[in-house]
Amino acid sequence: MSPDPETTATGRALRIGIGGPVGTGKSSLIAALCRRLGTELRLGVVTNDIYTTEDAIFLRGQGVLAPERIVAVQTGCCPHTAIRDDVSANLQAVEDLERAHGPLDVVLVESGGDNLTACFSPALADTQIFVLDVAGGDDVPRKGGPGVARSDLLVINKVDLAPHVGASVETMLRDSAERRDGRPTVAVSLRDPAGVAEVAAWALDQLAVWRAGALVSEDPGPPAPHGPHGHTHDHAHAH
Ligand SMILES: Nc1nc2c(ncn2[C@@H]2O[C@H](COP(=O)(O)OP(=O)(O)OP(=O)(O)O)[C@@H](O)[C@H]2O)c(=O)[nH]1
Repeated sequence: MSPDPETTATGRALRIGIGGPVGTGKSSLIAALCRRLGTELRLGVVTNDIYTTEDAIFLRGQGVLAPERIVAVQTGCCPHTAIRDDVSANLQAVEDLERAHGPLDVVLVESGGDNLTACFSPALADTQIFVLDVAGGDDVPRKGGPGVARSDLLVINKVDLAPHVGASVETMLRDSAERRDGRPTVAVSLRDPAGVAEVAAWALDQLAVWRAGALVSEDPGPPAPHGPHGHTHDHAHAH
């Protein structure tokens, strides 16, 4: 395969991490981005599930990308561990994808759905999107966490449901702005092409910055504490 001038400048594809709580729309966002950008960019997808490969199966079923460009990592552990603490299985999957189907422009890495503490290591993701949805409650941005505060793009999804669940998108945007120190937030419905276009434009912009060698991937850490009980504490109590 002949070398590709665009990716050889950076040596590899841009890796975009997509994280967020269960069911907020991570897989839907990946499907929508593949549909929107799949003709102009060479894309690959890595999904993470704890015990299954369901997200990869869903995405292959959507027909948004050649099925062999969608690979699954079965983490067998808390999603946070595989995208933040020991990223080796994910890095291997990304590298295998690029070796088999490269050169690629962008690899989208979907985290398993987790709580507000999960974020990507900069060793895995060059830039990261955190997805919330209005149905999870409009107080979630106020609760903060590394994804809310320091992801490169915060997506507040399912705004079409806001009137039905009594959520205030305005409140969510205001609380996000307070936490994010100028980092961008978009409130969208992935059922609306205009919403998808906003996120796609951001991704294209990140790719341009990456190709220019000017993308500084920020560590959204510190890592959330998660001991053998799923949390750490300095007091004694029975489990
Ligand atoms: N109404 C509405 N539903 C949406 C929107 N985006 C996603 N959904 C639906 O929300 C549900 C969950 O979406 P997924 O994309 O599977 O969410 P996920 O974050 O990948 O879920 P996990 O992988 O289980 O963590 C699906 O039924 C989607 O069709 C939206 O903008 N509006």
